[in-house]
Amino acid sequence: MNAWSAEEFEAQLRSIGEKRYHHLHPFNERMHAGLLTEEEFRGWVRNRFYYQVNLPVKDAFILTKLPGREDRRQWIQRIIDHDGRTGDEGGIENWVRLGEAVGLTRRELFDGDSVLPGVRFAVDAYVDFCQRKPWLEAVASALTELFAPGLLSRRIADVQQHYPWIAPEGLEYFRARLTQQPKDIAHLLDLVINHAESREQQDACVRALEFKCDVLWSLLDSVELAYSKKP
Ligand SMILES: O=C(O)c1cc(C(=O)O)c2c(n1)C(=O)C(=O)c1cc(C(=O)O)[nH]c1-2
Repeated sequence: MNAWSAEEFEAQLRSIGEKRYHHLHPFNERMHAGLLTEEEFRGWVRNRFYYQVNLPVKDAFILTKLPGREDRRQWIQRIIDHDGRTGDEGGIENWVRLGEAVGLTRRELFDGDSVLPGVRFAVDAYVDFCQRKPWLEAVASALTELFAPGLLSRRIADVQQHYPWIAPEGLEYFRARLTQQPKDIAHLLDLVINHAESREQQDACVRALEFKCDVLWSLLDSVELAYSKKP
């Protein structure tokens, strides 16, 4: 089979988000409609924290495989964005602020034992994928970030509107990501579109992105099952 053109390949990748990204998950839709209880919101924040702390870990695995120095220099910034530096504490610390704003302690957030089994399973599968797969597929799996900015801006507005018990400082994580994400997205697209030359490689990238959508979807399935009371 012939390789897709760059435009067609990008369109194929983007179409996955319209069908499978976690903005469509019922738990996420209830969050935006203002229907989550405090317990459900806390459950989401606590379990998503396990995803957050693992982002720099999977990015470190990918870093070891990137072939070029210039790409490694850019990729390192992703790890710093989450792990932070002295004086600029980074995304994980911002997520701790969100946790505190919803009534969780730092200790509860870092207590790995309280993570739901399904969340651990999904996030560990993502880290394992990035460790095992060729760098192109591991990078492609991060392309869910393409679909995040629209969701993040909606989340900031809707959480402020519907959950006044959450202090606005708690949402700093999402505001910071909106500034950081455009450069991440440009780099991801550059790496994937320009290096997937054959149709086989392009198909593998599409499958990697589908897999990652499943990771995010499963995370919300688990949170919903554990925290949402059935009528
Ligand atoms: O809040 C969200 O909905 C959301 C989703 C995603 C994503 O699509 O994986 C990421 C983020 N946020 C995010 O903040 C972030 O730093 C991030 C990194 C990655 C990744 O896979 O490398 N995804 C995401």
